Amino acid sequence: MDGPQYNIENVQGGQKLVSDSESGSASRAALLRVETHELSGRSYHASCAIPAGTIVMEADTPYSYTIWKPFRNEVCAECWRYDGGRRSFLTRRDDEEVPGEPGEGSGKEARAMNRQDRSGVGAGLWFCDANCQAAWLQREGREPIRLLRLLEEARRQKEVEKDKDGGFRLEHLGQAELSRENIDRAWDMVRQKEGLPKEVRRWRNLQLNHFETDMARYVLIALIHRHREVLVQMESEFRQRVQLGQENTADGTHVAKDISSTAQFGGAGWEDFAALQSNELWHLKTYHELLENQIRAFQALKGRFTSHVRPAASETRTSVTDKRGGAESTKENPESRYHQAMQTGLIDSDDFHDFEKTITIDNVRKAFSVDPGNSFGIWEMPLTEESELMGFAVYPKPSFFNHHCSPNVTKVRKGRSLQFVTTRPIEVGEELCISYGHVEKMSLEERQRELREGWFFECRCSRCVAESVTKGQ
Ligand SMILES: C[S@@+](CC[C@H](N)C(=O)[O-])C[C@H]1O[C@@H](n2cnc3c(N)ncnc32)[C@H](O)[C@@H]1O
Repeated sequence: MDGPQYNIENVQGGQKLVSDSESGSASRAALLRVETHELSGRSYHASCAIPAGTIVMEADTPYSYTIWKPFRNEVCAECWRYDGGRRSFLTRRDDEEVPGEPGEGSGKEARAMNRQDRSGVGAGLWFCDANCQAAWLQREGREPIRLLRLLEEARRQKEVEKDKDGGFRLEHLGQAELSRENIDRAWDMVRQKEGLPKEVRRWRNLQLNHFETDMARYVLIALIHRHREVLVQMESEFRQRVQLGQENTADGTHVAKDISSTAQFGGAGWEDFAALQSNELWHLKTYHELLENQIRAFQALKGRFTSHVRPAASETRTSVTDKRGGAESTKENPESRYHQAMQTGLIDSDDFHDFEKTITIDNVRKAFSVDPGNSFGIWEMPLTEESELMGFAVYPKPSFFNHHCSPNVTKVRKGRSLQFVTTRPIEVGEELCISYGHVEKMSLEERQRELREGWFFECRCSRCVAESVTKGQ
């Protein structure tokens, strides 16, 4: 018999296929292969017959995600538990009560913490308990907490009219029609300013509305993950040079301390994330103001995390007149935000060497463009008609499941992991599809409209095609 042999193990609520020679996700990956079709792009097909109730894919964590602000202090940042808006089960915040790095970090860390407590700006992470907090820190490291805090400072406290803050405005394009050329033109305008330190300095003070900040958090997490890959690569190249005697180990301090040897999230790296289908044009044509939101989010990220853009001398230094000689000199102004950030280690940290280089227009635009067609809603569980939508997450591997109006695979969220389970026996070669929305009970017209407006595509699943033929459309 051709192909791998599989045993079927019973798992809770279904069955799991395990090959003789492999186990876990490796064997699951062997169940599916990607095929590309002219009208619906890439999608998963069965490599062998698969029984009903089989977990065909599992992604333990997203590549990036955001929890909307109203839910931020009601949802555990690790297991995404939500208790109808009650907060009493959330006992830990950010990295509070976690000791600093042995020997070096604790004093600095404690000072940073104190300052944060005083300013009241946290990273926006709440955890059920020390276990959830430890799991988050184990996977993400500590640096993201500092970066999220710094980004949170950009969150506008109250809605104000947009003034001359240097942020992009849709009016800068001069016309309402959004075409590919105009979107490129808008980003080109920003690209030109990006090269001017004075402009980027202005972006440091840009205030974002809640939606922009939440979207910037999604982009920031993706970029942090991207940057970790760069650091892991640097680390590996450095080790190779040490082995070849071309480098002294003492010089290796430029590589982040808290990164693990892998930068995969849910089995995916930046390449998988960036290879997802872009829906930028359709999305922005539908919601014009999103272009303004996206560019402002980029500007705030660039401004806040560009360490080489020193603030103007007047911002950090205060003039002091020497009483004896009358000569004027300057000294560091301890009240400046920049000075304080340096003191607390919030920016220019060697731990996350050159992070600003990852904040490029291309990377940020890519992250925004894959969101609309590929993200999974983070719904309150158990899922009912009343469930709250608490945020969204992008899991690159499961993103190759196409939609079907009578799906053969269902999605189950367990904490931050997603499982994909067959709902009926699947034949060799058959396409495996999920349902993107709750459209199964709708008419052909309603389903088509829902998918066009909410998901930006014309559904061509076999059910829609068959019903269209019957109706003579
Ligand atoms: C999450 S992605 C799925 C993977 C995608 N096919 C790809 O190549 O990256 C969603 C996109 O796949 C396509 N797609 C998914 N289901 C479809 C369907 N039933 N009919 C037509 N296109 C579909 C649409 O372009 C949609 O925007």
